[in-house]
Amino acid sequence: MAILQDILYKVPLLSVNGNTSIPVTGVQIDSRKVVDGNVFVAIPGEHANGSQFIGKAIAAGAVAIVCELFPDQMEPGITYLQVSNAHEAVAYMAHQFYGEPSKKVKLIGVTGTNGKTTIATLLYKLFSELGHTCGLLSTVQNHIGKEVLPATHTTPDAVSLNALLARMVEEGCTHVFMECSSHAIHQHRITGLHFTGALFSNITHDHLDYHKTFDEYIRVKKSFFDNLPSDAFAISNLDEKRGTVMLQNTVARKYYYSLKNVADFKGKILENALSGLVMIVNDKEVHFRLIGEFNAYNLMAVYGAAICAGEDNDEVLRVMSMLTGAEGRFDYIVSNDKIIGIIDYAHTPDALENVLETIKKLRKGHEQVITVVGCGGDRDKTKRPVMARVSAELSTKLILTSDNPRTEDPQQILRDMEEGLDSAGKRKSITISDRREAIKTAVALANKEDIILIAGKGHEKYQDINGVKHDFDDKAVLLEMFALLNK
Ligand SMILES: CC(=O)N[C@H]1[C@@H](OP(=O)(O)OP(=O)(O)OC[C@H]2O[C@@H](n3ccc(=O)[nH]c3=O)[C@H](O)[C@@H]2O)O[C@H](CO)[C@@H](O)[C@@H]1O[C@H](C)C(=O)N[C@@H](C)C(=O)N[C@H](CCC(=O)O)C(=O)O
Ligand SMILES: Nc1ncnc2c1ncn2[C@@H]1O[C@H](COP(=O)(O)OP(=O)(O)OP(=O)(O)O)[C@@H](O)[C@H]1O
Ligand SMILES: N[C@H](CCC[C@H](N)C(=O)O)C(=O)O
Ligand SMILES: [Mg+2]
Repeated sequence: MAILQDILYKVPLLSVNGNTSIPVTGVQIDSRKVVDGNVFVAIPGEHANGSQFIGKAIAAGAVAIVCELFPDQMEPGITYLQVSNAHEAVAYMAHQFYGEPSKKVKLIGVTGTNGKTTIATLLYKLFSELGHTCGLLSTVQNHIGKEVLPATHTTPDAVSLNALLARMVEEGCTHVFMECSSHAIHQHRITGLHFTGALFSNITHDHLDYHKTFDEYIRVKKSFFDNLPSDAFAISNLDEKRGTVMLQNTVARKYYYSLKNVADFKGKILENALSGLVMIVNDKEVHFRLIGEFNAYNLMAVYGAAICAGEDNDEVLRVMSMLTGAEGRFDYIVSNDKIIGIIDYAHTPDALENVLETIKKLRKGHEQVITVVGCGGDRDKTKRPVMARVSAELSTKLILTSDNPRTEDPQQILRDMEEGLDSAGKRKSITISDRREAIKTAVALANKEDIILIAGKGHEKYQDINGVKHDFDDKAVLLEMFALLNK
C-alpha cells in the first residue's frame, strides 16, 4: 500500500484530473492483472495500446489511470494522470511503490549483444561462493538467493522487475546481477534503478527488426551508461570496436578489460582447450573451466566487476577458477564412440563465428565439424543469411533446421537462411526443418571424434510453433541419439 502522490515522485505530469492523495494497492501495466485499488498505466505497445483497456482496468478495480492521452470520457471518482511517456512513468512509479529496492542492494547490470547471461550468471555464482546472498535476473532463470524462478524475458517489465528486486531485498540479498537487454533499455524497463555497476561485453548484429539501424542499436545500449550515477562503476571491453564509445559520456568511474591492450583488467590466454582456459590475469596464472576466447572476455568482465565491487583479488581468482558457465552455453557431451556434441545458445552471426572458431582450435586433426542451426521467427530477418553463411564457412557439414518459428512459416525462414549460401556452402549443407530429425542426421553423419554443434536454443526447453510451446530440449535429444548409437 502507498499513497498515489508519493509514488509519482520523479514522474513529470502533464495534467491531473482527480485526487492524488488516495491509497493505491499496486501498479499494473496489464489490465488482466488489475485488482482492487491498483493504478493502471496504459502503455502504447507494438500490438495494442494500453488505453484500449482502461475500461477493463476500472471494471477490475483500478482507482487511478496513467496515460499519454486522456480518454474522451472520464469516470467520476477515478484519478486520471497524463504523462508524456508512460513507459518511463511506470518505471519510476514501480520503483517507488516497491520502496526503491535497487538502492538497498548492490545492483550490477550487464549489457551487450552476446555474453550477458554468461557474465551475470558467473557473477551470481562467484558472489554466492564468496559468501553473499545474491539475486540474479537472466534469460535462463531468476534467482532469489537459492530459490529459482522461471524467467519469461531477459529483462522483465518494470513492474515485475521492481517486484522481484523487492523480494530479493526481503530475502536478504545484498548483491543483484541482471541482464539489461536493448529492448529493456529502450522500453524504460530499467529506468529509475540505482546501479552500483554496469558492464559492457560487445555489440554486433542482432535485433535490427526492432532497432532498425545498427547506429540506433548502439545509441540505445550507450544510453544505459550515459544514465549511470557518478558513484557507479562502468566496465567496458577495450578490444571491442565500440568499447570506448560506450563509456564516452558516462559520469561513472570508467574501467576497461582487455586481452590485447594495456588495461585496468588485463588478461592473456596461455592455453585454450576443451579442458578449459589457462590465463594470466593481472600477473597471476589461473586455470578456468570455461572454454574459448569469447569466454576469456566474459571472465575478464566478471573479474573487473568483482574487484570494483570491493572483493579480494586472490579469493576472486580462486573461486572463479572453479566456476562453470550458464546452462546451454558451450555445454558439451561425449558419446561412447567419442563423438563430441556441443549445445550452444549462439543465435547471432558473431556468436556462431566465435563458437565455431573456438571449435576449430580444439580440433586435433581433420575431424569433421557438423553444425545444426536455425533462426527464430518474428525476429531480425537480416541475420538469417549471415548466420547460414558463417556456419557454412566454418563447418565441414551444415544442417539448416527450425529454431522457434513463432508465427512465421518455417520453410520461409529456411529459404531466408539458404539465401546466404554460395555454391560451396550449398554443397556442404542440407535442410531438414524437423529439428529432431536434423539432430538425428547430424549424429548419423558423424564419425569417431567428430564435433557436432547444435546452435541457437541452448537452455530452451521448448520450440515455439505458432504461439504453442512444444517440449523440446536439444541436449536431451542429442543424448537420446547418442544412446541409440550404442544399440
Ligand atoms: C517487442 C517487445 O519487447 N514487446 C514487449 C511489449 O509488448 P507489446 O509492446 O507488444 O505490448 P502490446 O501487446 O502491444 O500491449 C500494450 C500494453 O497493453 C497491455 N494490455 C494488453 C492486453 C490486455 O488485454 N490488456 C492490457 O492491459 C499490455 O500489458 C501492454 O502493457 O511489452 C510486453 C509487456 O511488458 C512484453 O511482454 C513484450 O515482450 C514480448 C513478449 C517479447 O517477445 N519481447 C522480446 C523481443 C524481448 O523483450 N526480448 C528481450 C531480450 C532480447 C535479447 O536479449 O536477445 C528481453 O529482455 O527479453
Ligand atoms: N563475449 C562473447 N562474445 C561473443 N559471443 C559470445 C560471448 N559470450 C557468449 N557468446 C556466444 O553467445 C551465446 C549467448 O551467450 P549468452 O547467453 O551469455 O549471451 P546473451 O547476451 O545473454 O544473449 P541474449 O541476448 O539472448 O540474452 C553463447 O552461447 C555463445 O555462443
Ligand atoms: N533473446 C533472444 C533469443 C533468441 C534465441 C533463438 N532461439 C530464437 O528464438 O530466436 C531473442 O529474443 O532474440
Ligand atoms: Mg541472455
